Amino acid sequence: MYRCEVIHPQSKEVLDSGLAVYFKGPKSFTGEDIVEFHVHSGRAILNSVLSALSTFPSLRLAEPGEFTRRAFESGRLDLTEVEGLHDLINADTSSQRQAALQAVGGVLRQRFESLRGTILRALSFVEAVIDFGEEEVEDDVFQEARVLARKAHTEVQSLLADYRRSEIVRSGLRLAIFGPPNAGKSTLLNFLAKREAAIVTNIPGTTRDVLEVTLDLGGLPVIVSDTAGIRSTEDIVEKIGIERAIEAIDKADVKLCVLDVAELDKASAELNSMIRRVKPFLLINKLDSRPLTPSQALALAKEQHNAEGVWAASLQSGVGVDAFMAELGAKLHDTYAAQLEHGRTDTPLVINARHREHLQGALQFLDAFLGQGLEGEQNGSSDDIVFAAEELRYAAQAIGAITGRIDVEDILDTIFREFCIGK
Ligand SMILES: Nc1nc2c(ncn2[C@@H]2O[C@H](COP(=O)(O)OP(=O)(O)OP(=O)(O)O)[C@@H](O)[C@H]2O)c(=O)[nH]1
Ligand SMILES: [Mg+2]
Repeated sequence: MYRCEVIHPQSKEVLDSGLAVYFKGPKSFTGEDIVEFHVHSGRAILNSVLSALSTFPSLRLAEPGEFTRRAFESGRLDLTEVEGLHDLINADTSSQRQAALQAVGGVLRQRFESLRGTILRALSFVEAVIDFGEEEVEDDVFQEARVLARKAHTEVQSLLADYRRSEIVRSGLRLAIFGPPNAGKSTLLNFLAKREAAIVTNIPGTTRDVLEVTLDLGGLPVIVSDTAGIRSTEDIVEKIGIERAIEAIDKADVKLCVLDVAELDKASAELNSMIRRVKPFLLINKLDSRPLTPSQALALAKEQHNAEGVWAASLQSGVGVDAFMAELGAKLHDTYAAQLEHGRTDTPLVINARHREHLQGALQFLDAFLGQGLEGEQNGSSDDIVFAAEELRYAAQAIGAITGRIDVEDILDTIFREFCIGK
């Protein structure tokens, strides 16, 4: 890094005093030789330095994502690392940042490359038979190939199972707020969102549609849905709203039922059966409206519904709200951790929709290979062997497309276009 003055090449005017960094290829970000200028950020300085640079005929501004594309093309990054970098730049929460850092560090790349290696080894066994004839190779060569293909098959399945975990890291947990009309569900959503996201009135049945807001709750990305109050109704619009509410509740990772302390014993049959079915956390609201202490309200609620987490508060006066928020945060963290574990102890991988598509493709080809029944190979014709090899080749190609080692021209543009200029 050099301390230097930036001088206009023609007028020799001093434009700024700054720093220049020389990154020698191939160990630079793009793999090429790179010089980086660190100048002061005033608009006049930037304009004059850029216009000075543009007097060199070979220099131009970079396209969006061009640096990253060059890094990919020189083999410095593979596609999973490129995507990780994009996720890192756009990470909103600390969990997203951690997961993206993993991808940038090449964790996904290693997993996919070793998977592809397994398939290619299986393929090489099958090709040995094609090249040398059955007589020339050991008897158990096909058996070997099948063992490897089955191992790859298991690995693909476990990566696909990671997709839901990844979705949680990428987009967040789903929290559904539901309950009877007028209990304060939308008031709660607005409180969590710290803005008037939902309409609140004292008319029961105000919320009709599902309203989703993505929030950062205690460092976790959480998609909170406010739903229509559940009751029996003849109103067509409200009915549809209630159906949508039920869908949102079923989809949610965390379900929270808001009840009005004054109406604890008046819940509709529909709502009661919903509470029994989904076993939600309960928030007893409007504590200010009844002369009950929080512990009396809790006792009453537990008498009515046997729920695991119950809080009593007044969203209006603020009584009990801090405790509710702290404990809800802890429950969210628990659920998040449980979802991520998913019976596993390794760190979650960020599998995105593009990876999933190729993994599903690979799974089909591996299925086709394993379904060919070449075990007692003697019966199989040499055509069968050639077809079997093809299935493995396609499977390897599908995995290769994830890291971008082959056949990916058409998807490159989409990925790099999402980058901002200068990265
Ligand atoms: N007294 C009192 N009123 C509250 C409290 N929280 C909310 N409310 C009022 O209760 C009424 C209903 O609140 P909403 O948030 O619209 O209720 P909702 O559950 O979304 O109702 P629907 O959308 O109709 O299902 C509004 O007039 C709120 O101001 C509270 O803690 N105490
Ligand atoms: Mg509402």
